[in-house]
Amino acid sequence: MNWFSIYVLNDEWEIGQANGYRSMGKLTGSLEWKNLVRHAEVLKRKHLKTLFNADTARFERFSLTHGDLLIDFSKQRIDTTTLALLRKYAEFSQWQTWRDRMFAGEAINHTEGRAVGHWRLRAGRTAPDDVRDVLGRMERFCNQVRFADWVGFSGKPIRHIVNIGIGGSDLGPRMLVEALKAYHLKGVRVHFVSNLDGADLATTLEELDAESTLFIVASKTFTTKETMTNANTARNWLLQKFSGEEKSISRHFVAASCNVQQAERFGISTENVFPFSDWVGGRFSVCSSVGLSVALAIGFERFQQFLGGARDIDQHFFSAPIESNVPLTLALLSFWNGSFLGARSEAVFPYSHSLRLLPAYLQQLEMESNGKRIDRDGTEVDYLTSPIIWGESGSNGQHSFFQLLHQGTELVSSDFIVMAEPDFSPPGHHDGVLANCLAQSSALAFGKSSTELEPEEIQDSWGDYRCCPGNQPSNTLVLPTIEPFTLGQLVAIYEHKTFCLGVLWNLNSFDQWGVEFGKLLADRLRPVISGNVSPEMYDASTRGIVAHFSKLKHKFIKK
Ligand SMILES: O=P(O)(O)OC[C@H]1O[C@](O)(CO)[C@@H](O)[C@@H]1O
Repeated sequence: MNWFSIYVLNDEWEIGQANGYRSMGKLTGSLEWKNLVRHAEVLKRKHLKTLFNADTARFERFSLTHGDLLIDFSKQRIDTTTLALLRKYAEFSQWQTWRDRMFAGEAINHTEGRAVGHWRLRAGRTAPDDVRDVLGRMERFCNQVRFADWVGFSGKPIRHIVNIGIGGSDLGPRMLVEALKAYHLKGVRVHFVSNLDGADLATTLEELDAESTLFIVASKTFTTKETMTNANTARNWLLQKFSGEEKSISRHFVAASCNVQQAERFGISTENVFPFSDWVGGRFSVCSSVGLSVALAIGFERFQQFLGGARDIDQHFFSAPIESNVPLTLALLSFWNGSFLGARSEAVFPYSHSLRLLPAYLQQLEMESNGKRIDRDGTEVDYLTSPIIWGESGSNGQHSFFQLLHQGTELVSSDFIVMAEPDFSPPGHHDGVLANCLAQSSALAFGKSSTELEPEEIQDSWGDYRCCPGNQPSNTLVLPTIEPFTLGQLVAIYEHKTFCLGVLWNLNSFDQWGVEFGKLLADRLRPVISGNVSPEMYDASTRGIVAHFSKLKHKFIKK
């Protein structure tokens, strides 16, 4: 049997799945889980409208504050018993022990034998020496670029920064650079290139002048195909502009990576590599040197404020009791919606244009972490794990997919994220943003029954079409405004929420073997696509598509 049949066409494996060989696991068989199942049957029959009518203190009971942050979860389909049962389950899952093990530096990423230390990156004075050393180097570097002490090979100041990376080496810094536009330093523009499709790099390079461009190759491993292909093409582009002068590389390329040797092999000198340790997971790496593009965009001082916000939440997460612990509470609500109420997806709606890339960032953070089926004990789970995370900025989403939320058949829990004060303030916009955000979460929660139709709405016979069932749960997170500190808080809240969810589902949130499998297949298929290896060992679909590619290629060449 070759590798292909093992991975793709193993019939026995398929039959095993179909027959449902999974036994009732230690989680679903527990009293704590069963109590939640029973309780969910009661809550499924209750409408949010009823829950609100029955309890005038619902907002006070089901909201948390942390500093200026407000987390309102009163529009979740819960009551006090739900929270009590969820907290009992959290204790059963030993969330505190796992949290303490993470903070003690234990190798809780057991399949890779690694500790989980992204929180150390923002530990301030108590951070490890190597972390503080790299931060010090980043600070010097940012100031050199900013004040033109660092110049390009021909002596021109740096005006364009291009972050080349993908996944965690792209989504976090890209989201933050976009979100913090109000804080960008004058005179420098930051670009992001991630896609293997050459259109991404080519269209970015079109805008740039090599003499004033600095590339950051951001890659934990420094082996990721997309990143290395883009970095090599950018390197060739630069060399062409400098007539093949290799010395130009060290003035125009720096790296953020764990793999210093590989970066050196690429031509980046050691002093231009900003390293981090392998206990930082890719999707948890925005507080490492992977955030260099952010620091260059907003200045190092503000980058420190961002780290300070994340540190503030680390301290809260580490010390707050179960009742007031924000990341744990968000995780418990997500766990409740997915595992007990049957919500298969969770939407994120930042009512902020600047934060529009947050859903994409959270998609990787949550789905790559908890999109798993084998638990920490090596057993296949008998419950649903990570929901599908998706979203879009409000109010844009209202005019595309919100219809499905209001009147469709899917149960979806949403996170509305909104700022009390705007980051940009042309008059007459922000009150509308706040009103829309609140209107949507209310409409989703309470809906509109036939008795609530306006008189003019019952004139015709379309009343049923106008009714909205409501009962769609949501959280609303209110931030004072978009600034580095609050974004640091937001990032850390979701990081720890993700970690807690992994604990509740008994998963290791820090590996990603599924993604590795996809990479392996792509590598093996490459020579087939180039025509150097026959596709004969592949399935009929792959063979058929490869044949069609080559037919079209020839047609295109003929033209
Ligand atoms: O930073 P690297 O090593 O280039 O990896 C990029 C991304 O690839 C993954 O390994 C898989 O998508 C992510 O976890 C990671 O963020």
